[in-house]
Amino acid sequence: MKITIIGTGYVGLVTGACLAELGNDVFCLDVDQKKIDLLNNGGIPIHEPGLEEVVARNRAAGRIQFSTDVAASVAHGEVQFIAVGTPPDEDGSADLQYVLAAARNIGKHMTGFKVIVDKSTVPVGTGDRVKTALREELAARGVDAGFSVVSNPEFLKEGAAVEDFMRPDRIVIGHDSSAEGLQAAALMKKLYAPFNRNHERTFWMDVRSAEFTKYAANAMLATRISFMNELANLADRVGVDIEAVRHGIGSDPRIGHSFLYAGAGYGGSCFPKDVQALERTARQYQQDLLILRAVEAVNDKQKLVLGRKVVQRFGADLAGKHFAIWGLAFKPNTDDMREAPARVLVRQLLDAGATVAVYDPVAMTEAQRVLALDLSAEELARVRFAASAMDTLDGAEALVIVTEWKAFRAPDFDRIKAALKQAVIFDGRNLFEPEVMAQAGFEYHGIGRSILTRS
Ligand SMILES: NC(=O)c1ccc[n+]([C@@H]2O[C@H](COP(=O)([O-])OP(=O)(O)OC[C@H]3O[C@@H](n4cnc5c(N)ncnc54)[C@H](O)[C@@H]3O)[C@@H](O)[C@H]2O)c1
Ligand SMILES: O=c1ccn([C@@H]2O[C@H](COP(=O)(O)OP(=O)(O)O[C@H]3O[C@H](CO)[C@@H](O)[C@H](O)[C@H]3O)[C@@H](O)[C@H]2O)c(=O)[nH]1
Repeated sequence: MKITIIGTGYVGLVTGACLAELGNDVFCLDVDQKKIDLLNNGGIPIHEPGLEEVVARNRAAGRIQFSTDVAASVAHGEVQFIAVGTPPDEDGSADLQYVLAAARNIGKHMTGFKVIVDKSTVPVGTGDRVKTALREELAARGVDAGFSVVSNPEFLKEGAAVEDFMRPDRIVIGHDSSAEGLQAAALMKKLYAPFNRNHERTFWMDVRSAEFTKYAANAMLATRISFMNELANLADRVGVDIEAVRHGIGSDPRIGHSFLYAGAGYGGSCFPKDVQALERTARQYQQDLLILRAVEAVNDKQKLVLGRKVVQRFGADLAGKHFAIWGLAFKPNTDDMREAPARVLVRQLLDAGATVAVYDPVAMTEAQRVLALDLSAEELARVRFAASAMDTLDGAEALVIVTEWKAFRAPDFDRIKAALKQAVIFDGRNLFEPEVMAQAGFEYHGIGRSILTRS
């Protein structure tokens, strides 16, 4: 099938590459000339396991092309995926300017039937706005071409995007019941057939319900995390091990084990913005989503917990004190630092007067870019970008772990102890067992595990 993907970011590039891998003829459009040049020269703008190989294989086979040529992109695909960003507007609602610009571009150039697929995460009612934008552009040109707008939200996780796309646990498709809507549904069925031959994992619904399903999924996951983080903070006070509790409740199949990890707070480009956007949607309909407001507030507080633990241990004035930080990306296997808890921790420690040495296995370049935006020149001068995890440690009072990279899970504890000024570890992801750490001679501070730290 001939497919156009508008927006060549995390979602667009992964969608395009994976659909090409299945034999489709894919045209990827972006407004960012640098990104397109990089892709055309064999580069990949993001760190995503397995993606480079899939893109290279399909470029070589001529099944995927990258361009900024809007007219050619519209002419190419009978299916046009919109996968552009929907960042938070000033009031937290989703900014739809890129989605609507993409829709208008399609309307400006299309001459025959097209299926327009909203893959971006968009609020309820966006399908109608996309339809209106298309109709207006067609009317302005006096062109009578049929189309249908479908909602097909994406559920991939960064760091496992190719795997998630290739083995989806569900495919949600929202369409209407007009003749064009049914024609669009038939095309989507054909396109997704290789992922689930009997369509057992495809959920068909109306467009608005599909749009809402995406926000409901992210809001539910974010709620679980904030719930566990709040309980972990209580566990710290009442002498309970949150890890034992996690196992204890996760074994109930109604609860399940996933997404119950207390930690340094959730970050990334999705949960924070999508929780906010759903709250704003509710407000537009005069409803106050109390739970989601709490989920957001708990997460904002949780990002401060690691820094607070450091201050409690070393005092409010950290001038002259140095700390090692492992993990900067918002989660492992990505270089994405959008809303990363590490940014909050760095700010807290610098505000208290400390100096820091930071390391991440893949996000160092992104960290330099992002921290240069977050910090003043004086503050940035107190950050050392280390060459390795071990390189952060010399002269540090303590090690603070923010992201659970595999490479941090079995470090050389003797070397760590020898390099640190004091054998103190703050573990924002509960990577280690407190008893083992105590035996190894460390003062260990996890999240929600103080009973074990004290004993
Ligand atoms: N990142 C994720 O893990 C993820 C997962 C599921 C859903 N989503 C959703 O998917 C959407 C895209 O997210 P992303 O992380 O891929 O964003 P991104 O910022 O990585 O990429 C968006 C791309 O769209 C391009 N673009 C903007 N306007 C354009 C236009 N008019 N024409 C062509 N290209 C244009 C930008 O230059 C950019 O390259 C968002 O709505 C997001 O919420 C993201
Ligand atoms: O038990 C957990 C699980 C995750 N996290 C944190 O939650 C954030 C988000 O993690 P994850 O969901 O794995 O990454 P994303 O790539 O942001 O993916 C989410 O957001 C995407 C964009 O909408 C969706 O497509 C995915 O289904 C959804 O999981 C990260 O900071 C994690 O550290 C926790 O603190 N505890």
